[in-house]
Amino acid sequence: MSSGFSKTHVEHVSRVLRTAQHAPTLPVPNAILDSWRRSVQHYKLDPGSLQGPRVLEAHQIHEHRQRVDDFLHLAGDEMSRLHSRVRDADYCVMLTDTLGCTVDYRIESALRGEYRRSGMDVGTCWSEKEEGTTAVSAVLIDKLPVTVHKLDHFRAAFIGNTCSAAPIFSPRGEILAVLDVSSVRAPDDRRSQYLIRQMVIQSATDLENAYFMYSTQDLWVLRAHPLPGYVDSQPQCLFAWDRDGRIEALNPAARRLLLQRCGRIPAHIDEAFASAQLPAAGDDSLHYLPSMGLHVRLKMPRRPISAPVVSHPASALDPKVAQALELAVRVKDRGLPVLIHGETGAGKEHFALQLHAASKRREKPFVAVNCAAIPESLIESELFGYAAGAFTGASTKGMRGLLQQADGGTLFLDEIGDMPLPLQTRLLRVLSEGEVAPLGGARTQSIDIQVICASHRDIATLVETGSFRADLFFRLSGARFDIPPLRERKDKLALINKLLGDECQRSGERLELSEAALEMLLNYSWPGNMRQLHHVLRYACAVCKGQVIGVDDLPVTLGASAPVKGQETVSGSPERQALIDTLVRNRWKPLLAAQELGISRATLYRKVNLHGIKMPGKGSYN
Ligand SMILES: Nc1ncnc2c1ncn2[C@@H]1O[C@H](COP(=O)(O)OP(=O)(O)OP(=O)(O)O)[C@@H](O)[C@H]1O
Repeated sequence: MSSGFSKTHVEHVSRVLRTAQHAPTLPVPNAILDSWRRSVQHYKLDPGSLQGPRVLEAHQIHEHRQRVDDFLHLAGDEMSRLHSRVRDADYCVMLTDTLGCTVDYRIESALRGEYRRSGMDVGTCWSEKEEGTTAVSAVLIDKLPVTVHKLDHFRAAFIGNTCSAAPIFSPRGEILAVLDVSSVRAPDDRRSQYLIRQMVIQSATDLENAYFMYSTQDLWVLRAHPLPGYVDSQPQCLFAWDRDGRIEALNPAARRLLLQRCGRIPAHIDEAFASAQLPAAGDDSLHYLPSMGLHVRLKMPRRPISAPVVSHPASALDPKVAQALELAVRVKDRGLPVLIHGETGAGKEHFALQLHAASKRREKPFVAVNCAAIPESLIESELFGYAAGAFTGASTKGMRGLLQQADGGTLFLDEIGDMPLPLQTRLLRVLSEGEVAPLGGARTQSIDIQVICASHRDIATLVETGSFRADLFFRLSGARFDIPPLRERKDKLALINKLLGDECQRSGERLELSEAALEMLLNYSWPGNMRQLHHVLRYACAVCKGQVIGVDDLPVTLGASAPVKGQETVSGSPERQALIDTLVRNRWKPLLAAQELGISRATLYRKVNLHGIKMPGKGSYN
């Protein structure tokens, strides 16, 4: 942004503030005008300033992330889903805490540099006190969704940005986080943001509800919606109470409804539903409450089930996997590193966990690090930790890195192929010398770790192309094990039963599969592997109204594309055929197809390339 723009913006802000009282129409919404006034009068900020936002140092980002750890864990998937919908229009997704600090974000890597210069990065801080009017600061103050479009920003540094943001409330009604979608390339017309804003609001609500269900597992929960079809998948109101009937949690819509009906938030659930007949304990069928115009379903508190619905005998394991596991334990117990290879979602981390649990180090820590999921700027401090007082403002205690946390036990490095080259050098040193030096620390500490690495990519190929160090590759690959894709596993039935049992235990329900539904699951080709199976079963449990999951409770597309058992497809590869089927069904839209398969868009591209699938109008897909 040049100083010419800055001067024009100062004049614009001054003119609007000066004439606002008498102007028939305002060029900015009222809430923005109020924020501009506070920026000038309370915080004495300069609208002409071209300085970017304050950015936290790595250890501070880590501390901010730790405070919302539970929530971050849950938010990751939804952020990726939202990003997959807006990335083609050059938007990034940011999540901030209640201080306005960006604790997580998603961005196309090609845009990273340009967006970072405009302040969109992990660690950036967006309080009104420091940055004036921004979407995040406006949400934190007004507690409402907002779009802050270009010239709405108070400081000239941000007038190229367009940001839509929405609050996420905790089950107790306080703001928990802010979800934001931003771009520096948005069209000038404000109306271009209507849809984006709706998408942010929907994602924020979905996250709010997911966190609600996660944190109320030990309570009674009533899900409600005016339309019966939405009660389970997108409830409008959520009410939760303890065994004495004390209301413990409400989502914003439930809070508004009770305030409207009772004039206050009642302490007891009977008071809240005075004239309405709540379902009886244990009755989880759908009910209609005419006095409230709501369809509802009651969910019981989670309770331990004495035995899983179907047990999973060890003998049911696929012989190839069982053999690999047995061998891997022997290799690991000899102190050799293990490298696991397998398609996305095939169960590499699961295998690593089983390996650790069967090894001599089973009593020691198992620390898993996904090198692809941690932002590049954080990965170094996450792995190596930092020394006390290492940076200005660093915590006086310092922070133990994941390498130190794994001392004596096993360190699982997932997606090792994504580790940046400089960090590969540091890791190699740690593994060769058995010592780790925290960032900013003068002294090294000796550590004793066994490493298990995993990748869906062939690391040997990465070595050939120069993106992975050959010496690190040799040090990490004591022995390589391949996890077969789900479609090739012989223990599909046992796995389906095991995952269904786990899902039932989690929700306190008892469900079983009809013969036809089971047949369909067994015959499907599972391009998204175990993770996709997981998603499909979770979906089926959510939509199933009785106790038996039928074909109609499975995602529609599963039946449409399931190849017949044992039948080789035209191309010879069931995965290739399943990919084509899914793409055709989704009109060759990669985003939609990836969502249906429960895999990322990048993974879909990789698979499409791998199988040499040609996209209509695009020739070979790159
Ligand atoms: N043998 C198994 N039994 C039960 N659940 C499993 C098994 N294998 C994998 N899963 C489940 O499937 C999902 C995906 O597994 P996991 O994360 O281990 O796959 P991955 O290959 O490491 O995935 P990615 O390629 O994304 O890193 C997880 O929810 C995991 O718990």
